[in-house]
Amino acid sequence: SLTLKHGAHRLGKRTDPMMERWRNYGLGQFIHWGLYAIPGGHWNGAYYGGAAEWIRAWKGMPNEQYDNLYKEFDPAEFDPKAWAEQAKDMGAKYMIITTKHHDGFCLWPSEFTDYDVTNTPYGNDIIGPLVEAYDAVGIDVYLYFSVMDWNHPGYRSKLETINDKEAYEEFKEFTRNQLLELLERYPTTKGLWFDGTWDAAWKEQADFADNLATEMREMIPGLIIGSRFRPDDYGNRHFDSNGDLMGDYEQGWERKLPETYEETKGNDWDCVMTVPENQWGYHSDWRGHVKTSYELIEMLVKSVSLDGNFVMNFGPNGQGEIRQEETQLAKEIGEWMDKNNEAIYGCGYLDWEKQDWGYYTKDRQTGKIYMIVFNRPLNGALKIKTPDKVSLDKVYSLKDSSQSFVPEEIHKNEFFIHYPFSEHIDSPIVIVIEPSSN
Ligand SMILES: C[C@@H]1N[C@@H](C#Cc2ccccc2)[C@H](O)[C@@H]1O
Repeated sequence: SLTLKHGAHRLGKRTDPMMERWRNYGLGQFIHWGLYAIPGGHWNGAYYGGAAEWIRAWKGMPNEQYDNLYKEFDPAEFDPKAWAEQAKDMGAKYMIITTKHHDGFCLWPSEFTDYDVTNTPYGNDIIGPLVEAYDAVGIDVYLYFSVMDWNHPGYRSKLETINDKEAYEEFKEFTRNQLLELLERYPTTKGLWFDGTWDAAWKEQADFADNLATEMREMIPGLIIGSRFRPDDYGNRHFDSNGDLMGDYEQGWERKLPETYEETKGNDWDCVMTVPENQWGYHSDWRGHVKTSYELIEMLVKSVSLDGNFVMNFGPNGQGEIRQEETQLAKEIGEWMDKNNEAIYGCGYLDWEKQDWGYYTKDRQTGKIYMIVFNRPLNGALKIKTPDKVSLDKVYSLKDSSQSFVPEEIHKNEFFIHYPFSEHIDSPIVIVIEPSSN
């Protein structure tokens, strides 16, 4: 293997309490909010078909007009407590908020730029009240930060000239200043979710990024930083040039999910997911497929069954309102979580053979196993294949523990659970198995 100065500094999972807490979240909420919510995917009467938070990059949006949107930022309906309550009711255990997206607009009062909320009609800090409101309901807050910053004069996507290099040094200092400022202002934050680190210029900053990560972890011991922040000595992110994970968990699952445990390489990971195909910021006209709560619950369950967390995105509008579609989804997901979160929180991967009816999760502390059934077999027979020396002594419905099932052994270590699907069920059912080793 290569000798790397700035590769992975740890092999295997972090085992400290803050990471254990992260690993057991199950469900998170992403919030993309910023100036892009004002145009909401339209400009000068034209529809923008790209991701709403990237509208500045669209030829239909003159940069200067976008950069002046801050003069209209005045979200009269912004209600951080209501957002936090809604997330609580949905069952989210952590929330990731965009402090600064690629456009460089800061939702907090930054000493290091004028391009922030203080210079808008609204005038007040957004991040602080959100951190306070979410902390108050027991939802951990993580700060999304885009290294790529289209507003800063020193930002470069690549370093070609001496001038580029000089300008980028100022940009690096600015980036460090803003990150330390965020941790200083919001010391209860549990981690940082970095984005916009794919540029060639950033990939040359292995030493700077490594030192900055160390400095941030010294400011908040236990701080959780994913694999999307640092480049290694050769510019590789997520996995270093020896194939080892950099950072505390893998951040590669953006709008996609692993199919198998092998794909996760046994690492911690999160999947961040949009409700439409590809809209993070508010777009007033969602087109194409919009995911149902059933689909989002399946993605959540699939993530937990493969030892990951699932983070559903919300894109509040320019007035600071959560849109009706997201409110409805939060309600439906919350109703399912109210009844079934025992199969999610503190649960993870079970190494039993995957079956067509759905997913297994396993409670990491109690060892209880959960069968989360999405695809009902027409004959009601749910197949289970157990490893050798594992028998199924106690099997019952999570909804009603008095509804128990006697597994029918059809082969060695192979059983049917006959579930009475006669009653109309419109949401995934959960069966609990308390296995014993004989
Ligand atoms: C978490 C998500 N990452 C951001 C992106 C992106 C992107 C999309 C296409 C090509 C390069 C980068 C999205 O704007 C959103 O913030």
